[in-house]
Amino acid sequence: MEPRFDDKPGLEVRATAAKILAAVVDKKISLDGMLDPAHGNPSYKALNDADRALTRAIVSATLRHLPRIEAIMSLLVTDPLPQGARALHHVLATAVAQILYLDTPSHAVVDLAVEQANRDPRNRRFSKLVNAVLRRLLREREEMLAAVQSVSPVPAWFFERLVTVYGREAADRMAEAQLTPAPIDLTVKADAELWAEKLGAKLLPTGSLRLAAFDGSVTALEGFAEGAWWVQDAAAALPAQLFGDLKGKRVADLCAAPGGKTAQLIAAGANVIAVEQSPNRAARLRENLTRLNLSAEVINGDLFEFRPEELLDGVLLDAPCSSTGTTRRHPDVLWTKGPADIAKLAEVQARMLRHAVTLVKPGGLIVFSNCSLDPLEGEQVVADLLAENEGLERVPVRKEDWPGLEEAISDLGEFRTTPAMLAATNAYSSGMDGFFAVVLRRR
Ligand SMILES: C[S@@+](CC[C@H](N)C(=O)[O-])C[C@H]1O[C@@H](n2cnc3c(N)ncnc32)[C@H](O)[C@@H]1O
Repeated sequence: MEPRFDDKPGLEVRATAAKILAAVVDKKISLDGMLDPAHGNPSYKALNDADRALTRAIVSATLRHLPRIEAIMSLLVTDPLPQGARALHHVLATAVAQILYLDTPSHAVVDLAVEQANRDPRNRRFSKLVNAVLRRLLREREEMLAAVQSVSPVPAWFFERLVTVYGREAADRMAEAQLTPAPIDLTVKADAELWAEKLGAKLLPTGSLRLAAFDGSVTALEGFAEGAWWVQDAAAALPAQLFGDLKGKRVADLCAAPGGKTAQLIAAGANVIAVEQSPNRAARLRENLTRLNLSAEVINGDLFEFRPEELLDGVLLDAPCSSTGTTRRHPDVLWTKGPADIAKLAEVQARMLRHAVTLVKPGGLIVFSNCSLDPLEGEQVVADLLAENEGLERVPVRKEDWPGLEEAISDLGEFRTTPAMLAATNAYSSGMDGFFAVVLRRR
C-alpha cells in the first residue's frame, strides 16, 4: 500500500500527478489507461471528482509543454540534477506546469512541491533546491517563458519528422496547435443546421458541429439521451463521408469501435457489418449504437478472419495507428509512442488494407483512414499498395466538393488534415485532428 498525503490539501493530487507523469514518460503507459475510473492508477481512483480533474489538468499541461518546461528547468537548475533523479524531475516539472500554465496560486504550488519533496526519501535532500528553483521561477516567470519560446513544444523526434515531411513553418504551426486542448465536435444524424442553432454550436465545413470552449458534461446536452448526435472530431467525421451515396449499400467497417464512423455509415443509409477485435471495445460499440438507436451486425472478431458470403459494395478501414494526429486530446501520445511504433503500425496497416481490398466487388470502394500525421502510415501505405495491385485505383477527393477544406486535400486527391487547420480567431475553437483518408476503387 503506497503512503497517502491526505493530511494536507493538494498534496495527494500533486503526488498522484507526479506518479502518473512518471508512468507516461518513463514507462510509456497511456494516460487514458491510468485515468480510467474503473481500472486506472489506484491513487487516482482514490481521489474525489474535483481532485481527479485537477490531477488530469496538471499531467496534461505538463505533457503538452514538457520540452519547454524541461528547457526552463535546465535554466533554473544550474548544477545538473544527479543522473536518474527522475522523481525530482517529475516534482519540478509538474510544479512548473502549474505555475506557468494552470490557474493555480503560485505560492501554494511552491509550498506543496517543497513538502512533497520533503516527504519522499528519494527527494528529501533536494527540498531546498525545489524551493529555490520554484521561487526563482515566480520572480523570473516572463523572462523564462520568453527564453524558451523558440523551443518546440513537442518532443524532438516528432518535431524532426514534422519538419522533414511538412517543412519548418507548417511543423511549427502544428506543434503550437497541439498546445490548446481540442474543442468538442459533434456529428448529427440529421438536421445539422437545426442542431447547431439548438446547441449554440458552429457548423463546420466538414458537416460537424463545434461547441467551442465547452467544459460541462455533454451527456446533459439536449439531444444526447435521444441519440441525435455523438461526439466525434471534425477530421474523424470525414472518411465515412467519402463513399458518396450509401443508401441500401452493403458496407463493412473493419475497425469499428467505439463506432463514430459505423454510426455515420448507418445514418447514411448503409447496411453495415461492424467488425471489432477487442471484446471491451465491441461492447462499447454496441452500447453506443443502442443509445443512437442505430443498428448494425456487430462481429466481435479479427478482421483477417472476416470474409462475407458475398462481396461488399464498400469497406471502411479506419486502422489502428500511432495517433500522432490526436495530441490536442491525448498529450501523452508523443511520449508513449516513437518511430519504431510508427514503422510497426505501418506494416500492420498495409496487411489490413491488402485484406480489405479483397472484400469488395468490382467497382466497390475502400476508404482507408487513420489519425496519424506520419505519411509512413498513410500516403506511403497507399502508394505501395497501388504500385503492387493493378486492380485498384485511387478515386481523388475533389477540392470543389469540400469548400472550406481545400487545404486539407492533396494534389493526389487524398485527405491530409492537421491540427493547424480550421483555424479560427480563438485557439479554443480552432483545429482538427491530424487524419489521413483516401478512397480506392476495385476495377
Ligand atoms: C482507430 S480505432 C477505430 C475507431 C473507429 N473507427 C471509430 O471511428 O470510432 C481502431 C480499432 O481497430 C480495432 N482493431 C485492431 N486490430 C483489429 C483487428 N485485427 N480486427 C478488428 N479490429 C481490430 C481496435 O481494437 C480499435 O478499436
